[in-house]
Amino acid sequence: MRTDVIVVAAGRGQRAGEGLPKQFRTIGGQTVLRQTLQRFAGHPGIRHILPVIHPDHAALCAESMRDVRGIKTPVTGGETRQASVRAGLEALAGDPPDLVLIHDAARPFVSDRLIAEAIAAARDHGAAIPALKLVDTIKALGADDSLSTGPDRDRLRSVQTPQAFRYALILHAHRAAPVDTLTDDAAVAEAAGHRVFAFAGDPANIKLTTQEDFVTAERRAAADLLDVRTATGFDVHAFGEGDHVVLGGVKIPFTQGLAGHSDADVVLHALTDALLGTVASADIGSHFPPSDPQWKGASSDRFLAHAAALVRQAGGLITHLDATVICEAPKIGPHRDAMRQAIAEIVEISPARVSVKATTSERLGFTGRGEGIAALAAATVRLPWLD
Ligand SMILES: Nc1ccn([C@@H]2O[C@H](COP(=O)(O)OP(=O)(O)OP(=O)(O)O)[C@@H](O)[C@H]2O)c(=O)n1
Ligand SMILES: C[C@](O)(CO)[C@H](O)COP(=O)(O)O
Repeated sequence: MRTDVIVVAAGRGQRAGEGLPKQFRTIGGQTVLRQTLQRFAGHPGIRHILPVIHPDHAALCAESMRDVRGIKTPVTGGETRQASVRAGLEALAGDPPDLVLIHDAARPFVSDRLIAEAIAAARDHGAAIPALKLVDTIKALGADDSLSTGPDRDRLRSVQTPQAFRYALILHAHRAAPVDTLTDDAAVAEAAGHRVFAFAGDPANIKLTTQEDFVTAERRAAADLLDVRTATGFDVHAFGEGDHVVLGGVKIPFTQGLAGHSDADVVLHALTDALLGTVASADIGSHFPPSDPQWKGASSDRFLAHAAALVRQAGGLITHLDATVICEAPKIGPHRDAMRQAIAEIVEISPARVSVKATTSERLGFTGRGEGIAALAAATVRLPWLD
């Protein structure tokens, strides 16, 4: 069944305190919204992901959506969560899904298990939400601030998102809602006369609401991105005709050029292979075959940017890139910082995370004889542990 997810991200996050709305704050080096979107993008049961945002945050949202699979153009939300969900539902009407999940951007720890159960429960029941048993004794607060014994906790549940529905059911329920201040979509479905069923929630699927939640989330995000991978790359190009070489994205005047199908930037090629290695995605030749005329003379920025995008699509963070250039000439030192800057811009990380080194081979071998330039590279990334 076609299943789309609406991620509501149009709130102001006032309870979380100063600064950016909470969905655009970072935890573990990535925005909360991006982490939430990635959770759904990585799930095979999801067709499209529709973010609902405040128009002031279009640029922030674009940044968080970059390279996320299956994303639709965001729509503008409303004054309340309910109004934002309604805007999302209406936006899906042109190409309606069979099922829709509705999820808070502020819940970045939603698991594959929860997404799968939400889809199955919506298919089976039409309206279903994740619910947790309460672990504490519940008391009711009186007008004079005294406490009295509250309702039987065995009959109570705290509920989460993703809340899951047949699309037509929840769209009509939202259209018929008597008020627009209901705090979840189960309440909207209930108001329209539907029975809403529960499936097991997940205590780890917290909604980031207060500053304390961010402290917990930071610890959790660090633990989630624990698949640290390093991979290497190597490339060689022979000298040929020309008056410059391109190394690390920088044009360096020289007495010869480098021969190759593209611009023969050995440094970017070695870095591309290193990044592809971290996500086990073959090598530069498989992605950009030298036999393909479209890559003739191509700037190698494109190859490296593509590899970086594949890492991001896998939910990864590029934490370090290291390249060593092996040649007798030209001198690399004077261009080192420009190369670091160029590489950082292509991969979209800080130059502080990019290292460029150079060595000669003591006049030994093909580099020593001045026949060409070689480059070695290593890339380190942090990925979610998915096995
Ligand atoms: N008008 C609104 C209000 C809330 N939300 C979204 O609904 C989710 C759950 O709401 P909540 O945690 O209450 O977020 P905020 O309204 O942003 O927080 P606060 O009440 O602290 O301002 C969040 O992902 C939030 O961005 C929304 O899309 N549109
Ligand atoms: C939808 C929800 O996340 C379920 O727990 C919640 O109701 C929305 O957050 P709010 O803080 O109650 O607005």
